[in-house]
Amino acid sequence: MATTQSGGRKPGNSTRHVGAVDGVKGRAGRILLKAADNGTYETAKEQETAVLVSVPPRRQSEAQTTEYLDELAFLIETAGATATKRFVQRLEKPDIRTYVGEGKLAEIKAYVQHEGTSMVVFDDDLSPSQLRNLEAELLVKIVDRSLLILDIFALRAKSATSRTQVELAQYQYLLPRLTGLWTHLDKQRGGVGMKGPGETEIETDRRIVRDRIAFLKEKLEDLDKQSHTQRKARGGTIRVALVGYTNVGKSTLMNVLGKAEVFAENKLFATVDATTRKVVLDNTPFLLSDTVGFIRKLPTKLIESFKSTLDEIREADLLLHVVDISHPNFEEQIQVVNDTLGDIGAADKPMLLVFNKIDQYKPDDAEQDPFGEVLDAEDDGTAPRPPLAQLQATYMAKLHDPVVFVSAQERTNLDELRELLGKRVVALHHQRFPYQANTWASE
Ligand SMILES: Nc1nc2c(ncn2[C@@H]2O[C@H](COP(=O)(O)OP(=O)(O)OP(=O)(O)O)[C@@H](O)[C@H]2O)c(=O)[nH]1
Ligand SMILES: [Mg+2]
Repeated sequence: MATTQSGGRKPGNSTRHVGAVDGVKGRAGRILLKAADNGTYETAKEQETAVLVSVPPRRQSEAQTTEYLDELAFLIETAGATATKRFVQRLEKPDIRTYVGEGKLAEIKAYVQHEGTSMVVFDDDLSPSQLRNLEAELLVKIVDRSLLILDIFALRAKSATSRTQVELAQYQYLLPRLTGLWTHLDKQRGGVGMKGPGETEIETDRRIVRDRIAFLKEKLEDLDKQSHTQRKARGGTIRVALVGYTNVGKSTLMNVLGKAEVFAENKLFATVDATTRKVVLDNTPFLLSDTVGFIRKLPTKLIESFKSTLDEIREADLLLHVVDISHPNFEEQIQVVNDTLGDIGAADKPMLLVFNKIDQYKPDDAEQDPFGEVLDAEDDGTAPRPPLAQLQATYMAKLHDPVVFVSAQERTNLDELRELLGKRVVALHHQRFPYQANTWASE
C-alpha cells in the first residue's frame, strides 16, 4: 500500500496529487488505498490512520458536532482506514488559507508528526489553495469530504456505468486542483533525486484530464441511451424506488421485499449500483429499485455525474423513503434526503415513509416499552426521543399520510408495509393504466 509517511514523501507516486496517478491512467481508481500496477487493489496490510478535523459554526451544538464527526469516522472506516484523533475548532467560518487557525494547525502538525498519522481528513471541501497550503504545512495526505466520498464510491462501483460515473466525478474534482498541488512540491523538493514536473507537464496533464472528461461524458451518454431503452421497455409497469440516507437499510428491505440478493453491509454506500427486481403485491406486479444512498454534503459533481443512476429515482412512480429511526440524527437525515431529491428534480413524487430499525430504537426512558407513555427527556442538547407511538402519530399528522414502522432485519411489521405498498401500487396502476388489467396477463 502506498502510504505517505509522516514527515516525508516517498519519491515516485506521491509527488502528484493523490487522485492523479490512477486517474491519468484512465480508470476509476482508489485514492486512499492505492491500486497496484496490475490494476488490482491491495488489501491494507497495515491500516492507515487518520486525524479528523472539523470547523463547526459556533451555533452548532456539541451533540451535533459529535454526530457529524462520528459520521466522518464511519466514512473513513468504510474507506479502509482508522480515525485515531479528532480536532475541532469553532469558528464563524473556516480559515481561508488553512481551514483551521494557525494555533490549531500547529497542534495538528505536532500530533501527526508524533504519531506518524497517514492522513488528515477534513469534514468539508477544501479549496485548491487550502489543499495546497495544508499539504505544504502538514506533509501528509490531505483528504477532504468530496475526495473521501469519491474514494468510497470508487471502491463500491461495479457496473460499467457507475465506474464511468465515478471516474468522471474524480476527474472533475481533480482538474481545478492540478496546479497548486504541483507548485508547492516543486519548492520543497530541492533536487534530491526527485525531478519534479514543470509547468509544461502540468499543462499536459490538464489536457489529458480534459480529454478524458470529454471522453467519459460521451461514454456515459451512450450507456445512458442503452439504459433508457431498457427502462422504456419496462414502460407498462409501475416503478417504485427505495431512497434514503446511506446505511438506513434500503438494500435489506429490497432483499426481504424483492427476495433479491443485494449486498447489504454496515458500511456507508454499500450500494452504488442501482438494482431492480420485479415484485408482486395484491396481484399487481411492479418494479422495485434499490438505489445509492444520500449523505449530507454530497459532492455536487458526484450528483451530476450520477445522472443515469439517479434517473431510476426521477422516473419512479412512487418513492419508498427509508429512514433509520434508531439514528440520533434521523430527522436531519430525512431533510437531507428531501433536499437531495429536490436537487435532482424528484421532489414532488408520491412518497411512502418507512421507518426502519425499530428493533434498535430506544426511547429516552430505555426501561419503557417503545410503544408506551410519553416521558420528559433529559436536556443534553440532543433531540428528545419519544416513544414510537408518539412519533408515528406526529408524522402521520404532519404528512397526512400513513407511515410504517418496521424492522427489515427482524422482519417486524412487514405485512403492514406490504399491505400499504400494495394499495398504493394498485392505485397508481389504475391511475396510470386505466384500461389495463392489473394482473400478470398484462405483463
Ligand atoms: N438493527 C437493525 N439493523 C438493520 C435493519 N435493517 C438493516 N440493518 C442493518 O443496517 C446496515 C445497513 O443496511 P443496508 O441494507 O446495507 O443499508 P442501505 O440503506 O442499503 O445502505 P447504503 O447502500 O450504504 O446506502 C446493515 O448492517 C444491515 O444489516 C433493521 O431493521 N434493524
Ligand atoms: Mg444499499
